[in-house]
Amino acid sequence: MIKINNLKKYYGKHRGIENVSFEIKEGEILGLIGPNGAGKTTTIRILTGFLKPDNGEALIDGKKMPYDVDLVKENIGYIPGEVNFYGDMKISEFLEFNRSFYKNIDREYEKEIIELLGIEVNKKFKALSLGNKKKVAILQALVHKPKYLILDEPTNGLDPLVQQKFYDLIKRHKEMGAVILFSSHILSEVEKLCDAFAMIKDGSVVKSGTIEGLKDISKKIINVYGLSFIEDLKKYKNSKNKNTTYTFEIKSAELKIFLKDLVKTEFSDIEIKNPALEDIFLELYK
Ligand SMILES: Nc1ncnc2c1ncn2[C@@H]1O[C@H](COP(=O)(O)OP(=O)(O)OP(=O)(O)O)[C@@H](O)[C@H]1O
Repeated sequence: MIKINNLKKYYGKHRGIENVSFEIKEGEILGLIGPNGAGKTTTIRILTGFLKPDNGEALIDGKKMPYDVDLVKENIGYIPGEVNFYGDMKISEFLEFNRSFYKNIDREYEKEIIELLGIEVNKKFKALSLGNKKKVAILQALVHKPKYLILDEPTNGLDPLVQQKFYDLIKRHKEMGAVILFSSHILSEVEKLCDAFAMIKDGSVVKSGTIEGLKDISKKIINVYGLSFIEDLKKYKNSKNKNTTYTFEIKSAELKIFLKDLVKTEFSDIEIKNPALEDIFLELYK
């Protein structure tokens, strides 16, 4: 289990985090959501043993971080927000180096991830693109099948196809019983993947709960073109842009029922957008 209680950290006079609390159980993925500068990375740096908090505690398997990091680090897989390995090392050399840190790395699993993500093992790290560097970080974090996965904006830089493969890998680790912290500023991916969420704003957790609760807060912006407007659509918040173009604002939890109502009538095209997290925060706290 991961347990964070009233965690606080200042960088000199600058606020890192003010008051962060949440917990994650076995087989659970928690999405830590917040806009830039909210305090996600600061929380994660304490949890991974790199920073000391000013107040509160961060526990992994009952061990106090960062002080007891040596007792749990073999069981942690970590994807940092900014990936930086030794630039002149070939990926194949890096993997050999990585194997020396962990007992019993499953070579079959290593091979499987390399093939699944299309990792170019004969290239030097510095020659890889941002997305390809991220793939190496994913491999390094997952290959020893750790009990605790701490992922700091892991999909940043990945193309949609690789993102999907990554989600599938994470789901497999969840099924193995892993405890997973997934930080993101993209609400839709948290909705897709996570069981629970904690929303962090200006250094404090302002909302948390199950993913169903998040779907009640989040919404989709839907443009419908060439629409013959009918009575059944009146109940949804909408505005008319041109003669037959309408924009609807639908709670994520109501998306299916809205689409059922929509197909009762005629339209020529549809576009579903996820509003930026900042816009949702603005609306929640205006
Ligand atoms: N080394 C540092 N020195 C001073 N202030 C810092 C330092 N690192 C982070 N901060 C500040 O702490 C606050 C939280 O930053 P943090 O990186 O934890 O946020 P984040 O939610 O991870 O943001 P992002 O999504 O942009 O990575 C910000 O106001 C940031 O400016």
